[in-house]
Amino acid sequence: MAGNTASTWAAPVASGALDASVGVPGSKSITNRAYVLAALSAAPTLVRKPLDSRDARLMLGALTSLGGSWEQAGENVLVQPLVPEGTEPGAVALGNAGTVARFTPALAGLGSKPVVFDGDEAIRRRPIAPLLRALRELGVDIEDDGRGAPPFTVRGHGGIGGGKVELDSSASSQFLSALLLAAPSFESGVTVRLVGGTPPSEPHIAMTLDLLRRFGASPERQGTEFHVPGAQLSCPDYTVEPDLSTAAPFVAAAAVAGGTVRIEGWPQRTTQPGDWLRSLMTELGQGAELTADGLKVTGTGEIRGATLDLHEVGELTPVVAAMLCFADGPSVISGVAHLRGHETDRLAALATELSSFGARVTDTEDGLRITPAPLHGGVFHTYDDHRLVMAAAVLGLRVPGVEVENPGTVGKTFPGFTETWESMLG
Ligand SMILES: O=C(O)C1=C[C@@H](OP(=O)(O)O)[C@@H](O)[C@H](O)C1
Ligand SMILES: C=C(OP(=O)(O)O)C(=O)O
Repeated sequence: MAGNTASTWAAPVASGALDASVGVPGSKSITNRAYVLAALSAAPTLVRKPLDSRDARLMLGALTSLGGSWEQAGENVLVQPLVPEGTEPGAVALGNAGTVARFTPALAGLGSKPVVFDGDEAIRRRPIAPLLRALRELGVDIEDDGRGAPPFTVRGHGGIGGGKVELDSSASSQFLSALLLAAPSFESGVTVRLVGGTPPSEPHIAMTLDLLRRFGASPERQGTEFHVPGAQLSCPDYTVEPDLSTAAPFVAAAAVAGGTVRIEGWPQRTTQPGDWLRSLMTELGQGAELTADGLKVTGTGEIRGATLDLHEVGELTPVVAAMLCFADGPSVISGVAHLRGHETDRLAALATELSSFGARVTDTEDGLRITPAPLHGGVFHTYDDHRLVMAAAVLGLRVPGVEVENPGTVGKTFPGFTETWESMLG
């Protein structure tokens, strides 16, 4: 897992219109769902083309701590079924991976030992209490210090009853995905009734249902009620799609620098939120053509200002915000209050950083107001957030002197990002 270990990275300026083909690594969200479902399966699963990054390794590490095992097979990973063993205490390292923090506690509830969950400072501030509450109601024994956040300990009693539960998943769709992914292994499956506001990131919920079906489960959804019966899972061979959210800065690059960028292997059909970038490009006045080989994005050099509700595609916000700093007029982004509980408070970070380069950017209760203005160089602080490194790279395409702090943090989802970015620019 190579990566940029320098303390800063000088984001390169595009010297002219782009003409590049880019391959991006596997989807974090699909990889980590496939690993969880593979571990819960009755037989081994060959996960093809998975992501290899900090978050993916944390997930494999978590499964190992919970009694799973896996082996690298070329660019693929063979995952063995989980065999929860023993009563000796264990530990799961969360890093700052939302998918690991939310998807694995239920798996510890299936075992018979106490497992401590903890990670980076940042994960201790990210929301998880509604999920822990729901798991307790389903029969999982969880001890915490009363804050409803890591560190916490799951004391497995050899299985989870499951059944009906209410869940407020408005702070993160991952709470709902966590219950649904583990539910086939609950004695009575699960019926989740959503309460509170609409969960963000709807495509990630659809992705959870899709992967459950691919592994042989039969999830059902009626509006805000979800049902997953207990089931024996199996999927001998599963191929991970390229990560379309990781592709976002490369798509944005065509719009910002002009020219053509082709993203290899863009799926014809997908549940990934990044697929929305195709319609965004059209809305912003760019060309986006899905071919048999991938997505061809043709930039016009002129970006239209836009009013965008990003509730369903929140993880794209940093890159979209950076791109809109080059628009021909003001833009408003809304529907993403939950980004304050992501890797960092992304709304505050984007307002501070983009403003420090000269753009007029303010954070609202649930989004950003962006008024383009002449930009200048400076240090882009990245708050240990991979997507802020990607946003900074987009800004640097047309602004000389953008120094990106701690570029290696992009290794959460794309360890080779800066190298791929530089080769796109030729
Ligand atoms: O389920 C997933 O894989 C994800 C869901 C989303 O989380 P939120 O619903 O918390 O935004 C997304 O932002 C995150 O990057 C990945
Ligand atoms: C919110 C994100 O990550 P996580 O999986 O840690 O929630 C993200 O990748 O933008």
